[in-house]
Amino acid sequence: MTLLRTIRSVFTINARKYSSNLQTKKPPKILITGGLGQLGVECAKFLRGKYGRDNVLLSDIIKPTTEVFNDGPYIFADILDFKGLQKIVVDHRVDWLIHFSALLSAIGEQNVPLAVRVNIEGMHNVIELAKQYGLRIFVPSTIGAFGPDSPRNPTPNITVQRPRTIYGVSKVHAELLGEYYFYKFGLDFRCLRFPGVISSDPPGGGTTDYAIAIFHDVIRKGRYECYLKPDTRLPMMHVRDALRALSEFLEAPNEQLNRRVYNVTSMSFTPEELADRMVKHLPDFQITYKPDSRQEIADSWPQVFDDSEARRDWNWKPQVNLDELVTLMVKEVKEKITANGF
Ligand SMILES: NC(=O)C1=CN([C@@H]2O[C@H](COP(=O)(O)OP(=O)(O)OC[C@H]3O[C@@H](n4cnc5c(N)ncnc54)[C@H](O)[C@@H]3O)[C@@H](O)[C@H]2O)C=CC1
Ligand SMILES: CC(=O)[C@H](N)C(=O)O
Repeated sequence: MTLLRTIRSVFTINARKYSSNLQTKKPPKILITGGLGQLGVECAKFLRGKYGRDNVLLSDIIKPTTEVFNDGPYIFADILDFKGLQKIVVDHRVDWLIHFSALLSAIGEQNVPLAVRVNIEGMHNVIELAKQYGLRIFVPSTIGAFGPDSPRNPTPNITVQRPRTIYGVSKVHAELLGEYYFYKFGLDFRCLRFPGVISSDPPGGGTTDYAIAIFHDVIRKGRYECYLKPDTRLPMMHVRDALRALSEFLEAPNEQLNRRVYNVTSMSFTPEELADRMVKHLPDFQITYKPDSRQEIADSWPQVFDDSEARRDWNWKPQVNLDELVTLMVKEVKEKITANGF
C-alpha cells in the first residue's frame, strides 16, 4: 500500500468511527491534562454539560479542591509518565485528548529546564499516545507563538514565527509536530492559537494575566499596579468564547478544515482602555504602572490577531465584546470573592 493510501485509510477509519459516534449520539470520552489550571476546570464544566458528567475526565498532578473533586471524575496524570498515560487511555477508553498542561510565558522564563520538560517532552508523550490509540487531540497554542519579526497588526494565520520565550518556542514546536503527525500518520491533531483568556479563575503565570488580576485587586483593594505600560495592546478573549471556540473546532468535520492550526480572537485592548471601561462599574479605583520583564514579552507579541481563516473554514465568531467582558468579570470575581475569599 502506498504511503498516501495508508494515510487515507487511517483517516477513513477514524472518520467512520467518529461519524458512527455522531449517528448513534455516543458521546466521546474526553481526557483533559493539566486540568487544574485557569482553563481546565471551566472547560470540564462546559464539556460535561455537553457530553455528560462521566465522559469528561479531568486530570493534573496537583490535589483538587473538594468542589472540583465532587464535580466529576478526577484522576492523577503526569504527562511526563508515558506508561501512566497509556494506562489511563486504556482503562477509561479515551477518545479525545485535550492537552492543557504547560508552563506559561512568564513562569516559563523563570524555569526554562522545567518548561522544556513539561511543554516539549510532555508534548512528545501526548502526541505519541494519540497516535498509538487513534485519539483526536487538541493542543492549544497562543499569540506567544509569534515574535518580534512577525507582523503585529494584524498577525495572520501563516507568517514568520520566531518567538523569544521558551513558552513560544515550545508552542511552535507543538504546532509543527502536530501538523507533521497529521500529514505523516493521519493523526487528527487540532490546535487553536488563543489570545489572553480572561476568566475569574487564577491565571497560571502568563503575560496577559494583568487583565484578570486587575479585577481581583480593584474589587478587593480599590487599586491595581500594572506590570505593563498603559498603551500595551494585546489580543484577548473571555473564557466563554474560548471554550466555545474549542468545542466548535473539536466538532468540526475534517473536510471543513483547511488547516490544523488556526488563530482565534475576540478583541484587542490596552490596560488603559480596560481600566476606562471598568470605571463604569467600579468608579473609585486607582491604577498605576510599573512595567517589568513581561513588558518585553508583550512588546514582541501580536497586537491584533487575524482569525479570518477560522471564521471562513468553521464559522468561528466571537460573542463577548469588551463591555460584556467587563460586566461578566465584575460579577464573576465578586461572586468568587464572596464564595471563598480568593
Ligand atoms: N490562559 C491563557 O490565557 C492561555 C492559555 N493557553 C494554553 O492553554 C493551556 C491551559 O492554560 P492555563 O489553564 O491557563 O494554564 P495553567 O498554567 O493555569 O495550568 C497548567 C496546568 O498544567 C499542570 N501541569 C504542570 N506540569 C504538569 C505535568 N507534568 N503533568 C500534568 N500536568 C502538569 C499544572 O499543574 C497546571 O494546573 C496551556 O497549554 C496554555 O498554553 C493558550 C493561550 C492563552
Ligand atoms: C496568551 C498566553 O498564552 C498566556 N496567557 C500567557 O500570557 O502566557
